Amino acid sequence: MSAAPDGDLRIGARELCASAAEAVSLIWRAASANVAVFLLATVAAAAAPIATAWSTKLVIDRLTTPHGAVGGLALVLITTGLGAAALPVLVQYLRGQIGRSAGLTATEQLFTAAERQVGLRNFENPAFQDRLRLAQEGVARIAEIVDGLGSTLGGVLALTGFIGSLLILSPPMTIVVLAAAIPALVSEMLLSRRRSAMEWSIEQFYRREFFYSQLLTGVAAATEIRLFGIGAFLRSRMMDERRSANAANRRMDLREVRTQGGLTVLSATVAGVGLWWAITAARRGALSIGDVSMFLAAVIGVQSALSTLTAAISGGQARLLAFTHYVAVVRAESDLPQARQGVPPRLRQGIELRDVWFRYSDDHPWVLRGVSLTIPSGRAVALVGLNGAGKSTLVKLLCRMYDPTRGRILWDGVDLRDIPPALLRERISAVFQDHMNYDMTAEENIAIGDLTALGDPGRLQEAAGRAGIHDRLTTLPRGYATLLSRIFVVGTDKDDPVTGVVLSGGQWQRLALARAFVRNDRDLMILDEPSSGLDPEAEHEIHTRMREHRGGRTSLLISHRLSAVRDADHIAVLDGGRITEHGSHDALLAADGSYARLFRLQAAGYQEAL
Ligand SMILES: Nc1ncnc2c1ncn2[C@@H]1O[C@H](COP(=O)(O)OP(=O)(O)OP(=O)(O)O)[C@@H](O)[C@H]1O
Repeated sequence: MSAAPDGDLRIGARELCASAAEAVSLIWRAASANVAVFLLATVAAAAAPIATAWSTKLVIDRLTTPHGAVGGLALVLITTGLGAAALPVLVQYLRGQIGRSAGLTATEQLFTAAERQVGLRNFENPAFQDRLRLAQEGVARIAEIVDGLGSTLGGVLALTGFIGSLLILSPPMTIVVLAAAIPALVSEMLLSRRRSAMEWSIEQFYRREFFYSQLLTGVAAATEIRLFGIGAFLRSRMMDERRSANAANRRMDLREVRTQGGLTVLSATVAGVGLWWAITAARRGALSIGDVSMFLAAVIGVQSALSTLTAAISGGQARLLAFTHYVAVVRAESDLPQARQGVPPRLRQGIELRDVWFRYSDDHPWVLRGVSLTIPSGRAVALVGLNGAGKSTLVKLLCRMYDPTRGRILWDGVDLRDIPPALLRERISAVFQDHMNYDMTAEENIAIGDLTALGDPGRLQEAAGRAGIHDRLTTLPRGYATLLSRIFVVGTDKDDPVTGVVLSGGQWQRLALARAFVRNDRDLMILDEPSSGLDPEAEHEIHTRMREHRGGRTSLLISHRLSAVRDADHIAVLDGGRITEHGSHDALLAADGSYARLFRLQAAGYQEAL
């Protein structure tokens, strides 16, 4: 089963069966005791109306017979009536309990499976994103699968009981009632398959709508949206997405209304004919009054059981179709091939890129075109180049977010493909150009770099001190425990109304640096534009500290500010996906190539400003 759909929206019978098996096993594992009681209660709830119908018939027959004793039967009638009323309430309660337990287990499995996608390729695939969202919906609807299973079981039992009763009274009528039900079942199942395919095809509309709604209601884009006055523009785009989804839903609803309307007329006709037959038979004396009551209960019972069963099977199929997305994600292979070896304990020789070619997919152009570069152990290498040259892409390859399309990256001679990504990443610390600002406390924001530091204020403070953010953090209302967010309330204590704090862009960048510094003893330190948001004084200070921190460590530094990289041991210039120049700062200036030109350009800018 492929995790990333290839545009074919049909789901085969095998996938559906696998989905059903997975659902049943998941529900059983999550709540086996409750499921057992649920099944018993469902059987009893299905039997109660049949017992009630038979007791009613017998009571009526005795009442119409002189001296017929009805005391015991009346008691049975009351008991079955009570059961018929009370059992569905118990079934409903158990269904809720089972649904919640199964939902919890399924959610955990789904997010564990999402984490198994150790690279970025699937996450950047729109079809996989559609799958993920539908899988979450499938998980949210797992209680309905429990419901569907209960309804199917109850429907089968009720149907068997009532058909048995009907057969005793009129075999031809039984055949007519059943024949009317078959087209209903088939057309409902076809409709549910069609709806499922439609839901998958419109998922893209919902995801885009969600994207616009997040922009319009989130804080991240609020300033730009207001300044540029694009609220109405975004809202209209969001509404267009919803309209497209609504139009597809409307077409599907109309199709369902037409089919279901026809089926309702058919079942009403069958019930009418049955009633006419029973009344005329009673007139002729062929049926007793109790028989007529039983016949009516049986026809209504069969029809209601059939419609419950039809709805349960077609609805169950629809839910299982939704659940196939969950199964596909849970069973999806990792987007990176399994590694065969472990990572060497410490980097001794260095990291070597050997003729590395990379493109994001076959439809994308080459980003790296035969890059060969060595980052020797204990040395600082800098990578410079214009926007879009491929620097951040190279960083992602070093962290094995993707594998090279061609060529190899060697860690002390071992191909990165042979190293499990989690072990490799254990050996790397990094500040990314697009680092995250987490709506968590200051200490959590730093400790994310190494969770073992979470209960160790000394380590957190040392990292913050190196990144030049310690003093600011101590002035926050709750120090390091202050929430760095305005979107959540801090605590529930009304007497202590401490709100979260928002940091400036440069302060967030220092926090990202602290996150990298707390990951202290790693083999490779990657700094991708670590100081772009800092003021000149702070940048100078940070670079001095980073130089100290880098001392003797293997590091890769990327920066557009060439003054920041000049003291690197080795500088490589990336241009159009190729290394076009490399050497020390002095050697590159002497070579008078593009590095020298860019360096002079930046230096001239500062000179002019003086
Ligand atoms: N996830 C992606 N999917 C497809 N193309 C991508 C992706 N990320 C980057 N690219 C493309 O790869 C090329 C290199 O991007 P990259 O981010 O590596 O450049 P960079 O040198 O870091 O640029 P900058 O200096 O602007 O940060 C760009 O043309 C970009 O459009």
